[in-house]
Amino acid sequence: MEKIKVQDSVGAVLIHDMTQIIPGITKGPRFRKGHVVREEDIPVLLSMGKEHIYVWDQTPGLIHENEAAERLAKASCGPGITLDEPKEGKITFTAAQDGLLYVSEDGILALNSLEYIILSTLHNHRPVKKGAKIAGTRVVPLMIDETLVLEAERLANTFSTPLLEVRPLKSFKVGIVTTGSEVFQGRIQDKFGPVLKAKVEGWGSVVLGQTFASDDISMIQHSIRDHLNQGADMILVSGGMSVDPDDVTPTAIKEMGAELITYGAPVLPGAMFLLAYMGNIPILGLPGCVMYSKTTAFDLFAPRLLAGERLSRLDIVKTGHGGLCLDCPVCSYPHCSFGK
Ligand SMILES: Nc1nc2c(c(=O)[nH]1)N[C@H]1C(S)=C(S)[C@@H](COP(=O)(O)OP(=O)(O)OC[C@H]3O[C@@H](n4cnc5c(N)ncnc54)[C@H](O)[C@@H]3O)O[C@H]1N2
Ligand code: MOO
Repeated sequence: MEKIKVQDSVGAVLIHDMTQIIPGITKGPRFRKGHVVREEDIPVLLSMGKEHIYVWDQTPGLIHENEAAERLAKASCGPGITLDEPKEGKITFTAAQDGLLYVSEDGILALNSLEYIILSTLHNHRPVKKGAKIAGTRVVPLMIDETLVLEAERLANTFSTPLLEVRPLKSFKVGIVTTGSEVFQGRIQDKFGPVLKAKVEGWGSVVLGQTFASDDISMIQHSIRDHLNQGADMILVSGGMSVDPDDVTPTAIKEMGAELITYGAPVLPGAMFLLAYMGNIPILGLPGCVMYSKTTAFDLFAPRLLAGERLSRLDIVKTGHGGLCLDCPVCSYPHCSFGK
């Protein structure tokens, strides 16, 4: 690349977007790549601190920042994502649909470990709405050695899943079993059902039905079997999850032959969360806090099941880092550290 003085640049073609920042007013490309410099642009360029501009001079082996960003974006982008045009050398990734963001943490690390490659994302498993910004990519220099981009493309291909993907939540038929003799016998009104129904429907699934069981192992098991027979894709069992002698929900689930993945999750609130499977059907044991707190372990794990994941114990225990809810007066989840 050759540089020429701005005062001598009338008629020259800009080879990159030129950013103007006026604090509190604007930040963006004042002149776009391809713009032909006019006489009246000279004072503006000088006011932006430009005394020289580059003149296009293709050096073999180097590629332009826009092409590099386009190639990096394509290499790391999976389903459910749209890519915008390069702007100031950067490409933004946007969710093409509502869903859950999946990020390959190893993949992001591998690409960013290459010199000059930038791939910046939101956290893994974050719920996103269509149109949400989820990632951005660019390279640092204006012209970059193509071998670096080739290496990034090769690395991205070595992962079994795309580096970034937005998976839609499937619509499940959900059976609810509400335990507790105080509710079963009508001593208190059920407050769990409405909370679970609102969450399930908010995720685009439907409640197949809600049944009530006393703190009785065989009654709880019978209710779970009823939902399974009716074709439930997921079963939620509320209450009876902690340490009292009447808390028999975990025992009921374990003793009916379900494969227990975990009783306990390093998430507060929600430490008494249970996950088991009857075949492919997840059964979730939900402690009382799920009824009381706005966001709990339930909000971290249920969407992942709805996105099609079969969760392992490792998936559950990994959530300890970031598993502490700050219990803010106004909950702003997912715009916080919970579950990240
Ligand atoms: N000493 C300890 N105390 C507690 C522990 C513990 O480990 N040691 N765990 C705490 C955690 S964590 C949770 S969460 C809560 C609740 O656990 P449970 O799931 O066993 O909840 P229950 O005992 O069944 O009920 C608690 C409370 O909520 C009322 N409830 C339950 N279901 C309904 C419903 N469907 N509608 C309305 N209200 C309901 C119930 O009557 C109790 O008042 O335990 C901590 N304590
Ligand atoms: O830890 Mo409990 O299961 O928070 O509320």
